[in-house]
Amino acid sequence: MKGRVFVIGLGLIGGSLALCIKKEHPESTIIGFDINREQVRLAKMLGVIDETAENIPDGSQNADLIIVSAPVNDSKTILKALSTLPLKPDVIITDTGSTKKIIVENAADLRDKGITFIGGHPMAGSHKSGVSAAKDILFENAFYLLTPEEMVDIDKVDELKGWLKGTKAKFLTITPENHDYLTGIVSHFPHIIAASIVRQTEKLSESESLIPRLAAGGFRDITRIASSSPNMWKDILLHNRENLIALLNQWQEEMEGVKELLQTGNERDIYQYFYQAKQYRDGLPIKEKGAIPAFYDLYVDIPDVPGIVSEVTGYLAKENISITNIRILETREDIIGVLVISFQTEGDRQRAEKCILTYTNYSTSNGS
Ligand SMILES: NC(=O)c1ccc[n+]([C@@H]2O[C@H](COP(=O)([O-])OP(=O)(O)OC[C@H]3O[C@@H](n4cnc5c(N)ncnc54)[C@H](O)[C@@H]3O)[C@@H](O)[C@H]2O)c1
Ligand SMILES: O=C(O)C(=O)C[C@]1(C(=O)O)C=C[C@@H](O)C=C1
Repeated sequence: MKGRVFVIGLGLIGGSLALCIKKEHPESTIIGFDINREQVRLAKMLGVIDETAENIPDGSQNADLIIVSAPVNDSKTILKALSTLPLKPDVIITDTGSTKKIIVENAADLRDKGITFIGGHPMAGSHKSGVSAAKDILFENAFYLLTPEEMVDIDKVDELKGWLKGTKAKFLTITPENHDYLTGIVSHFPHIIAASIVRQTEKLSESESLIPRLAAGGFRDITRIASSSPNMWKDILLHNRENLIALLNQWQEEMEGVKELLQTGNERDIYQYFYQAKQYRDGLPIKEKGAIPAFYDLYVDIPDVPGIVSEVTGYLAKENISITNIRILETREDIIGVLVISFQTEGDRQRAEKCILTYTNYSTSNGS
C-alpha cells in the first residue's frame, strides 16, 4: 500500500507499528510526532519514521492513516483535537490504547464529521517504554483487537487490516465494552496485583534487608510487569475503573477464601486450591514452563524462527561460557518471546550479554 501514515506518540507501540508498516509497505511514508522531542529525535535516528511533523495539524493534513499511540487519557484529547482539523475525507484514524470504551466515545466528533475511526489494541507489549524498545516482531501471532462501530464500512476495516498486515497479528473484532471487560481480567487486573506485591515487599524490606536479595525466580516472574510505565497504567486504571473495582471485590473474596483455608489447615483443600490453579494455567495457550530459581539471569528477546535457541547457545559455547539453565518465556500464543538463560556468576552473565550483543542484534536485559 502507498500513502502517508502519521503516527502520534512515538513510544514502544507507535514505534513498533511504524516499523511493521514500513516493512510491509516500503512505498509508504511514515511521519511521526511526539510531545517528547527526544523520542522524535530517536525515532528519526533509528529509522523508525521517515519524516517528522512539527505538530499534529501539520502531520495530519495529508495523512491517509493516522495512528494515535499515546497513553489513553492523552489519546482522548488528541482525538478531540483531530476532529477540529481539516483532514483527508477518506483518512482512517485508529488508536492503540489498552482501553476502548472512553476512547471510542471520544471519537464521536470525528464520526459526526464523517471521518472513519476504528479503535484498536494490539495485545502484546512489554514493561519497556519508548521508541528505543520498538521492534517489528512485537505483535507476531498476538491478538490485535479492533472495535469498529456498526456504521463503519467493512471495506475501511479491511483497509486498516491491510495497513497493519506487517504486524502478523490475529485480528479480532469486539465491542468496546466487551474489550474493557476482557482486558480488565487478563491484563489490567494482573498489573494491579503485580504492583501490589512489589509495594508490600518494599514495605516489609524496610525491616529485613535480605528480602531484595532473595526476591528471585518466582518473585521476578510474577512482578515483571510492575516495571511498566506508571503514566500509562494510571490512565488505564482511570479508563476502566468500574470493571477493576468489581474484580477487586472478587479478589478480596478469593483472598478471604485462602485465609480460611490457612486457618482451617486442611491439607487436602490447600492441595486442591493449587492443583486447580495449575490445571487451568497449564491448559492455557501460553505454556510457560518450570519456575527455575536463578540469580544470574539474562533475558534475550528472540524472534520466532526455527533453531533460534541453538543459535544463541552456540555463540555462548564458542566463548566458553557455561550456562546453568535455559527456558523460554512464551509471552503470547504460539510465539517464542524471551529466552531466559541462567548463569553461575554475575561475571558469566555479563560476558554472555556482551557475546550475544556482538554476534546478534537481539536485545538483552537482566529482566528488571
Ligand atoms: N506497553 C504495552 O505493553 C502496550 C501494549 C499495547 C497497547 N499499549 C497502549 O499503547 C499506547 C502507547 O503505549 P506505549 O507502551 O507505546 O507507551 P510509551 O510510553 O512507550 O509511548 C507513549 C508516547 O506517547 C507520547 N505522548 C504522550 N502524550 C502525547 C501527546 N499529547 N501527543 C503526542 N505524543 C504524546 C509520549 O511522549 C510517549 O513517547 C498506550 O495507550 C498503551 O495503553 C501499550
Ligand atoms: O508483556 C507485558 O509487559 C504487558 O504487560 C503487555 C500487555 C499485557 O497486559 O499483556 C500490557 C498492556 C497492553 O495493553 C497489552 C499487553
